[in-house]
Amino acid sequence: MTAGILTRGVDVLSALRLAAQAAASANRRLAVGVGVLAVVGSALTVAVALVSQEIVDSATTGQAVLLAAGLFGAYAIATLCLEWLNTGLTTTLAEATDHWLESTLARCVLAPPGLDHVENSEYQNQVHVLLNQRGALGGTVNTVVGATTLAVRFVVAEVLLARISPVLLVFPLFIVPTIAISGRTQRLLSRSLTAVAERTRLATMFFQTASDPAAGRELRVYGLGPEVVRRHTDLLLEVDEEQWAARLKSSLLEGATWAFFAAGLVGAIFFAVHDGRAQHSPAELLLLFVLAAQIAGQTKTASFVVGSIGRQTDAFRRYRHVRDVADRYRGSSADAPAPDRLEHGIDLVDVELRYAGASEPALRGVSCHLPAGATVALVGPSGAGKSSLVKLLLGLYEPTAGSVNVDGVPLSAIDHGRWRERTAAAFQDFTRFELTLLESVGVGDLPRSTDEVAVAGALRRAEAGSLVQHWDDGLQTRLGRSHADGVEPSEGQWQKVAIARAMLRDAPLLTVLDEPTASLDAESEYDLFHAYRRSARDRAHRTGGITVLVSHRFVTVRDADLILVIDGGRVVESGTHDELVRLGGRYARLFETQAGEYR
Ligand SMILES: Nc1ncnc2c1ncn2[C@@H]1O[C@H](COP(=O)(O)OP(=O)(O)OP(=O)(O)O)[C@@H](O)[C@H]1O
Repeated sequence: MTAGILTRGVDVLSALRLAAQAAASANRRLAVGVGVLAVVGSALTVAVALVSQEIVDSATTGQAVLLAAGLFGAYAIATLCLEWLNTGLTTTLAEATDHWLESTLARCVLAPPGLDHVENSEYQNQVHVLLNQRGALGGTVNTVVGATTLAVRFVVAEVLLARISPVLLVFPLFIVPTIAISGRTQRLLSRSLTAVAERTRLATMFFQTASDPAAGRELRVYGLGPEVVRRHTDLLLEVDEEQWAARLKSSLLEGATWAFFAAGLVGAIFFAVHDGRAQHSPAELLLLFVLAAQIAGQTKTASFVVGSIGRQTDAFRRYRHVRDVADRYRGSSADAPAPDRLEHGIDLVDVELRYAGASEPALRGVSCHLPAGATVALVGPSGAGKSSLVKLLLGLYEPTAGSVNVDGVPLSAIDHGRWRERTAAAFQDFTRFELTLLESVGVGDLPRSTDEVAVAGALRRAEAGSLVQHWDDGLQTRLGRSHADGVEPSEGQWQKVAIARAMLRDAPLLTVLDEPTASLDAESEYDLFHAYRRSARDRAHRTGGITVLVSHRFVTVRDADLILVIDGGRVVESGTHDELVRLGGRYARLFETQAGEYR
């Protein structure tokens, strides 16, 4: 129990420290301004409290009524101005902090070189909840300022009450359960938020599907609109029901503590007023009721503040988790340079890859040699493990057993950034970067993203040079509907832009084309692969770079220097086309069947 309270205390403190760091990083001057205002606000509260009883006394005895009225007026104006300024500054700072945290979050998600964290649904749940809690993260600044001012006001009110009657010092005791329960109910709500995260994420996916133009076609063709809406609604109803139960429990708990507080407050006032040993002046009695009302209000605010701190601590805990995943990578000791040119090639030694939570490995016992300068084809049926092998070669995953060696050096020892600079890839589910044509290809080699000559060369190598003439604005054409004056490329045009991106680097050691042409017919895919092979030969000559072509069609990659047939997560055959045909095994049979289909 004590350990639990201590842990929560440490959590709250570290959340507050993170919030302060975030606010200072987002806008240091504004953060200082907000801090100064909080101090001034508190000082004003203390000042007015110190003179309040004297002012009330003067007013009730008829002395210095004008002075009293003047002081109250000045206090009211100063408080209003301060409140107005405070609201403006804290809101601006909260927004700046919120934006800073969002950028930091994006940096953290992108920091690890691998994909295992983003393909992990537990991690995705954390990020999803965190994104919905963005406001809470930024709002921590307001909470801290509010809590500080509140604490000062509360202490001042207590001191004044004690001067009227020491009995009133018991007030804080009645407040403790109210405050304590706020933290507890907050944890209850946070647990229910985590429990429903998977379902809210699914509901968001259904909503995005409903508004996605590509999905829109199938939704309409199959008349799936109502079904998508039904599933989306059902999920949200389930979420609401589960959260409603948590909210009801919280409200009942809070209601009980409020009843306790109200009874305590009334009891304490009753004893103070009927304390036979003391005679209270009308000013004291007036002050007593004013302060008691203030304390009731402050307690309400305090329980809200504690609830906010609970929400924010919860959000910061998730934020820390995401940051820790990024930091784990930053602590990586992989610092070997990537070779200037490949002399020997890439070796996979008894490699296994098992995805987190998967019962079976996607790859097992894979040992093969990809010679420097070669064009290597990976073929095999759907789900065979081709893309998984490519992810290992690109360093997007680390093998769960065995190793991938680049010219004899384990890939895991090579600095990730340096390996990235020497790799390029186009995937079947390529990204549509809605930029200019120049940039959309240029991001394939960021330092040359605006180099028109280099980009035009990459487009030519991707057999996509005609795209420049196709649109009036040439390389400056804006691609995609995000731009009011943008053009919408066809599927095939987007595909060629993605392939050109993979062709931009000058001296890649590894270029992967993982079925980016899958939507083409087999012969067109063959023609393209044939053309890419020619430009691959030129790069291979300069750097010993390897080009990996992935396809589930055996006929399109027959020219490759080496063909690896993958099935069930293993390399089941390997060799050149002629060797594999002579072998008369699986490749030979499937090649014959597929060639017959395309004849
Ligand atoms: N991120 C992942 N998490 C869990 N399992 C995965 C993941 N990615 C792939 N798999 C599983 O690993 C196996 C191999 O998948 P992979 O994508 O490598 O096959 P593939 O040969 O490229 O298939 P295709 O030709 O259909 O693209 C499949 O059983 C797949 O379900």
